[in-house]
Amino acid sequence: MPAVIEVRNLHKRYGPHVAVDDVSFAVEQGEIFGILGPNGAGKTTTVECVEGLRTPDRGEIDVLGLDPRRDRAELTQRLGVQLQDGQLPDRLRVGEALRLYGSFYRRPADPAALADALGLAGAQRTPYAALSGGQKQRLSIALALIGSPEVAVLDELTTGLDPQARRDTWDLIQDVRARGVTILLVTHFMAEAERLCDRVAVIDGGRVVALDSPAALAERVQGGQRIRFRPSVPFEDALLTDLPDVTGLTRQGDVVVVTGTDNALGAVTSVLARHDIAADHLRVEQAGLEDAFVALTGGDEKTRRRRTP
Ligand SMILES: Nc1ncnc2c1ncn2[C@@H]1O[C@H](COP(=O)(O)OP(=O)(O)OP(=O)(O)O)[C@@H](O)[C@H]1O
Repeated sequence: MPAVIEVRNLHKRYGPHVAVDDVSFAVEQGEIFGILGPNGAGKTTTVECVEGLRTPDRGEIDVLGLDPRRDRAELTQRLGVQLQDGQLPDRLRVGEALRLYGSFYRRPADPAALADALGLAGAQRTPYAALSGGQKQRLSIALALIGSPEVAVLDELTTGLDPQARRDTWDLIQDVRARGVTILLVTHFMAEAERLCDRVAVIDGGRVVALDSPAALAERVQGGQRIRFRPSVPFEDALLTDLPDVTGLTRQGDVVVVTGTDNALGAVTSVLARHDIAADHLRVEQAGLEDAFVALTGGDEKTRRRRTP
């Protein structure tokens, strides 16, 4: 499949500060491609170079066969970008905003149909300032799509939304992709990347530290399962660590935590049963992208905030 976005060896510094330090990735047609990383990782700088808003110091970027800086006018017609909060006048009504932005494009989408698809049909006459957080977010997505783009760049899509609005937005993005739009999604929510993205580039300190499907990233870092239980009688670690499906065992007080493949649970419970050991308070957790993210970047956002006062 042809690459719709190709970034090769991108470098960008602000004065002495290196924001992007050799980033490369390619996004295929029809993909939802995630850029995931902690605060300050270089995500926004990277996508702003893709959009042609910033000039790279080094490296090449190709979007739909165009050079984002040289062919910016043409790219603007074919690449949808989400507006950030505060970029619209308070008194502009939803319907007016859609028609105004539509007028900038050669092939605008039908504003009424788009408003309908985004659950804004009833808010067409509502001024921007009177919209709820979720409605503002949906309008910013609508404006990214009003030019019928082939590629949409969505940055911090669901920040500030409540869980229901977040899930609705995720469904919406899947519908957008189903209509053939390739999506580059910047996020620092692991759950969002896991739910939406076909592939994810994990960026940390201006570098791509991993690039894979969410499931493959999770699997690479951890076994598939984490099993916790309180054994009814003491036992040697080797009883379980000798099992091929077990990759690790730690003890937290009298609780045993075993990590392993997706088959670990069956193997562990049958060995325990054979040795007449009951596993009390047994809990099984699936290793997810969160584990992968923490392991790859050396900490999630909260840990980092604690580390850097
Ligand atoms: N215009 C600028 N001038 C100077 N430094 C900047 C500028 N823009 C970003 N930076 C710095 O470059 C680094 C990367 O920033 P960037 O916004 O690309 O990261 P990010 O991953 O998008 O972070 P966040 O999740 O917080 O938005 C950060 O250390 C940031 O402080």
